[in-house]
Amino acid sequence: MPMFSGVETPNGDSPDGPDQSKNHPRDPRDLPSLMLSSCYPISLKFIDVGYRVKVESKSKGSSNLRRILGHGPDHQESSSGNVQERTILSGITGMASPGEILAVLGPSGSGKSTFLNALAGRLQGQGFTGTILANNKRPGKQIMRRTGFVTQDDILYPHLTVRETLIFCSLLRLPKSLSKNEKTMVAESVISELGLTKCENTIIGNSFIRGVSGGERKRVSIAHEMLINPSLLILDEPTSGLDSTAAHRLVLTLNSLAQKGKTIVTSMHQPSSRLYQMFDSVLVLSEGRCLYYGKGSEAMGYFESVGYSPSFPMNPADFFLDLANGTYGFDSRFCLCLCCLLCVFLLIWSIQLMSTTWVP
Ligand SMILES: Nc1ncnc2c1ncn2[C@@H]1O[C@H](COP(=O)(O)OP(=O)(O)OP(=O)(O)O)[C@@H](O)[C@H]1O
Repeated sequence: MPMFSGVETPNGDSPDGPDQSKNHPRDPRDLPSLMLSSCYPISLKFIDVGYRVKVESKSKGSSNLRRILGHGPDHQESSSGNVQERTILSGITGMASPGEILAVLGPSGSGKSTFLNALAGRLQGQGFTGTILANNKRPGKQIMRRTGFVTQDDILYPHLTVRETLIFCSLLRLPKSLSKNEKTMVAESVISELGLTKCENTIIGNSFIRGVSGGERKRVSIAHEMLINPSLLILDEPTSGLDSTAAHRLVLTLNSLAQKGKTIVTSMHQPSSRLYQMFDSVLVLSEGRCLYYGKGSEAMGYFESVGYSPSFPMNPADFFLDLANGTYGFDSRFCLCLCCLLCVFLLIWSIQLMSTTWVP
């Protein structure tokens, strides 16, 4: 079995050849730094990605209530409903490169999480269309093993400390070829890499038990995925619920991971302008369609070139949200309508006044 050195090729071989580890036993002290610094670069391409689901629309609104109350069998309800297809994603094309952060932006319900699931190969079934390529090939098991996915709702044991969580996880997730000591060292190294040393002995906690802060909790979730030294790290809204300083610190961490050659794809609901300028590429979604894909620094220029620009300097991410929500120019249009109405009202009122006061 090939050793898990963090420098494996996607075929599972060490670049030096599979037998090198036998000839040159590794120094365990080198292992964590080797695991975290070395990375097999993954270029991710997504071409014309689409996703459709079948939604059953029920003609009788009370059917659920009737089922709960036990009136009428289930098959009657399904026969009364008709199945409709709903497009969640459509025609999304772009790429994410090693050493870069691709930010997926868009309002709530625009399809960010669905898109990230598609990238991570988690969307199964007939509804998925399009092509996902990792280094110009369809992602195989090795690429999947090198992909870390940080979900929106992190699931962690509330009673374990940060250190216990990560050691427990590293014992479970790292290959058998590593000793218990080595796995612990990897966990310790990830703790320091993600700035969790200060809180390593604090319990995770939950809404009933006080534990680490929201930002630290997110870091633990990222650390959880960092244990396998992923080349591709996908994060679903990692900054949700964080204040702007904590969010900034977290994106700085992502930035430093990207600089080590990892490919980072992250969705974000409403990043501040400080965060926005740290994104290399941006994909703006609106109702499952791509409004913009390209360099973050060129997005405003693009929208200006097609006739959309904010009336005053504003955070690009806020502007894109306005565009995606269809509220762009709402204020000025609303004011114009109000002025017109006021003029018409004044005109009618003055005509009426003239007709009542005019005596021939
Ligand atoms: N399997 C499914 N069946 C029906 N509708 C779905 C399914 N998956 C996603 N949707 C719908 O697709 C839309 C996009 O969902 P998604 O979770 O990707 O949005 P999002 O941009 O991540 O939103 P948020 O920022 O609130 O997390 C939503 O309206 C959701 O209800």
